[in-house]
Amino acid sequence: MADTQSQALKRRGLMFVLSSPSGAGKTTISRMLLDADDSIKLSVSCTTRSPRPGEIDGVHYHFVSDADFDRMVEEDDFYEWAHVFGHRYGTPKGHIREALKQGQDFLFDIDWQGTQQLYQKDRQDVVSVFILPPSLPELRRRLEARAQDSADVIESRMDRARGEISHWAEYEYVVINDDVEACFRKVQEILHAERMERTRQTGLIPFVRELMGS
Ligand SMILES: Nc1ncnc2c1ncn2[C@@H]1O[C@H](COP(=O)(O)OP(=O)(O)OP(=O)(O)O)[C@@H](O)[C@H]1O
Ligand SMILES: Nc1nc2c(ncn2[C@@H]2O[C@H](COP(=O)(O)O)[C@@H](O)[C@H]2O)c(=O)[nH]1
Repeated sequence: MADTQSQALKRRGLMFVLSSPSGAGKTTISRMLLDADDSIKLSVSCTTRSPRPGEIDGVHYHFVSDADFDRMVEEDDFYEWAHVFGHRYGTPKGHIREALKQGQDFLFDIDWQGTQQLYQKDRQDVVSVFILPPSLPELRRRLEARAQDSADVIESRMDRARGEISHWAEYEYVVINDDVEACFRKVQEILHAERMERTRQTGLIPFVRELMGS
């Protein structure tokens, strides 16, 4: 049977934000979500840091120079941006606002500073999820097992982990990433439920009017 709700009713897109201390698993969960769901697109950030092995320019990040980042800031090209771990990261504006109106959902893998800026600009469109590691020793183990950062970088990310975690209560949802499959399913359930939130379903008023025969 046709699903009237998904086929006939328009809805506004949402800005689905995943944050966590570095190494807790938000990139892993983001990739699982993007693979499982064609209706959500990754907001590809700009960063001044160098690519890690396997990272592709334009897919995982837009890798830009400091001068390019400066120019984009001057030209007000960012939705939000922040200094993170000694580099700058920012969400290019692109066509996000227009696409949200058309019902496109976006996934943001950004830190707490970026989340605060999205709250200030478009609070009603943001759904925020904070991912916690099961423990700090496990967080370190994951950063080391990822084997993509130098020992110094891992140390500095561990030093900042408590500071990052201290922002957990600024998020609407909090999920502990112990088992990756279980964590992914929880995050997916949050996304599915938030898509049905009443105020996002812009087609409901005409639908209910017609349903009631007025
Ligand atoms: N539940 C889990 N159990 C064990 N390992 C995991 C789990 N979730 C993710 N990992 C692994 O931990 C490492 C860090 O994960 P990931 O790169 O997704 O973290 P991140 O939060 O995106 O970090 P960053 O902010 O630095 O990008 C990866 O090697 C990933 O495969
Ligand atoms: N405020 C923003 N934070 C961002 C953005 N893109 C990524 N990030 C965050 O930076 C750290 C480090 O990322 P890494 O890829 O170097 O490990 C992590 O917390 C990301 O979520 C952004 O556009 N804005």
